[in-house]
Amino acid sequence: MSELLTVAQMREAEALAMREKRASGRELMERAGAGVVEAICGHWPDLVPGAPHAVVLCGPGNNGGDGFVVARLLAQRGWQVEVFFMGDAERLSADARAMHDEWSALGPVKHIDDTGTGERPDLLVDAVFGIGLSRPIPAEVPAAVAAVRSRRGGGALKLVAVDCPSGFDVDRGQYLAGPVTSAEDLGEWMTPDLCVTFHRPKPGHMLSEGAGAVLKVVDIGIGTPFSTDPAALVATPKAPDALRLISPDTQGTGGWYNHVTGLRAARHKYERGHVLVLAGGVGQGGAARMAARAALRVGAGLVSIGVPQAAIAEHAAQLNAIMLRVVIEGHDLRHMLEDERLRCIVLGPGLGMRRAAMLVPAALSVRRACVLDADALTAFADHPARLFEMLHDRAILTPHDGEFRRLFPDITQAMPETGRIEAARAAAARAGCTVLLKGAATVIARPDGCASIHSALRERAVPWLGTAGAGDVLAGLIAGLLATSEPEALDVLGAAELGTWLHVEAARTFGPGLIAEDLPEMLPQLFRRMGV
Ligand SMILES: NC(=O)C1=CN([C@@H]2O[C@H](COP(=O)(O)OP(=O)(O)OC[C@H]3O[C@@H](n4cnc5c(N)ncnc54)[C@H](OP(=O)(O)O)[C@@H]3O)[C@@H](O)[C@H]2O)[C@H](O)CC1
Ligand SMILES: [K+]
Repeated sequence: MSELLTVAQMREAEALAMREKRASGRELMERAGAGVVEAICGHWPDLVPGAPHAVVLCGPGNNGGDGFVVARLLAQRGWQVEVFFMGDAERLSADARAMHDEWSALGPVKHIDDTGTGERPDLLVDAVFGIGLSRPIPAEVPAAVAAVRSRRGGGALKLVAVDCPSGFDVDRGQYLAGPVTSAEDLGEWMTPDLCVTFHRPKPGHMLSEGAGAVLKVVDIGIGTPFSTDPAALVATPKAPDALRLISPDTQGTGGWYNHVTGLRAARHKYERGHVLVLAGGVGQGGAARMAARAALRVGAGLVSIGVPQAAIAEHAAQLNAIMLRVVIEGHDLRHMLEDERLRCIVLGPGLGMRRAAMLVPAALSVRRACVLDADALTAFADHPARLFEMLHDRAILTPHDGEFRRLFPDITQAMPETGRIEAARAAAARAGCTVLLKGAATVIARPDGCASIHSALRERAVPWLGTAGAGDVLAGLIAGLLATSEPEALDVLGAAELGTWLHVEAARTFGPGLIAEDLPEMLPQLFRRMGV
């Protein structure tokens, strides 16, 4: 399965596994600790032969329990290990106490305030707080990490977080700033080199690199192991309130593409769908042309650009397979949409406010797949409710943060509290259509709460995708994928997930130096690699 679990869902999964006697709490803790040690030794193989020195910070809960397991297993592998404990052994859970006692048979449990003295450490394991964090962390924790770091002298101290960095809210993907004045300060001392979590990633792991530069998910035997296989994504039901991760391995994604588009069965271009991209006035046509080219490349059978009469020459000089239609007023568009072979409409890229205000109502007057981006969103910033009352469930909004803020000011204001995922869900519920909130961690949400995250972080980071026109191309990719579906088989979320992934994968394939026009041109080689 490729779904993410919130803290509450993780606790349910653990409790169910224990209720069904698939594992005891102690076995889960032992497996968790063993998984952390495997990940450490796998991540730093050259550390192991030299009897490295590890400092393990254990907290008052079961995260601390995991830490005691890690300490024992590292010591049994010949590491020098020091354990510092913040808590009261008498108040530990039975499982954590048992692990505390097993470690105690090998070495002392020191107080976390004493971390300033000792040998030069190679690695620090943060097992102070995990998913049980309920409030900002006490000052002793950052102080302890700083003290251990100061013992290091030169060279970087390797930081490992058990389940998540202490102080990090794994549902929202942000630090709970506490004694340290800002998340930046927290992030500075605790952006781990390696974070090892269990059973499933949590949303925060995929929303922010603050959770760790490298993320490992360890199976501890409480259910179907986490998988980034594309077939797992296809198999994961789009249930209300489900949270899906769209960061599959490229290998085997051809099946995913064919599942979303059904193009293997398409016989002629009309079966592959016709996309209409509405363009702005003279000299404003580039964005629409990029969206149109992306739609055609990704799989649509036909693509037309709807332009004002005066802009015909500008477009005609630059287009071949993409057709041109004159669309002046809303009634021109309504007339065109009587042709049901026009399966998807794109409004926004370079459209201009005036044309957007005029054409969006016409486009939404029929329940046709529709991608609204850029000007089609900003044109309604002063009266979002007017847009929401026209929207339907075959539309998708693709705002970046600024456009999102203009359409959903109150939801944006609440975002530090609710987190990005709940914000996107609230927006989708209000708009009555799918909302794709763009970012390095793009969140896509449906009105029923089903949501997906595409995490272009860590090894999937593509900073060079921040280039003019990239958003226009994304709108075209999603539109092209939507057009390949028969209206009654439309899966807006599924098309948006694949479009988002292709957008980043094309950028990863091209690499630095990318400009938006390059993106559609990367698709053929990407499709070959995917096995489309
Ligand atoms: N069988 C299992 O459940 C497994 C759990 N795993 C590991 O366990 C943690 C979750 O353990 P939990 O005990 O629920 O929570 P934590 O260890 O993260 O810490 C919570 C304890 O710390 C106290 N707390 C919380 N916030 C603060 C704070 N800011 N300052 C001080 N103390 C704090 C809290 O006390 P309360 O006062 O809030 O009640 C708890 O005592 C999970 O992350 C895994 O690492 C295993 O890995 C798998 C099996
Ligand atoms: K931790």
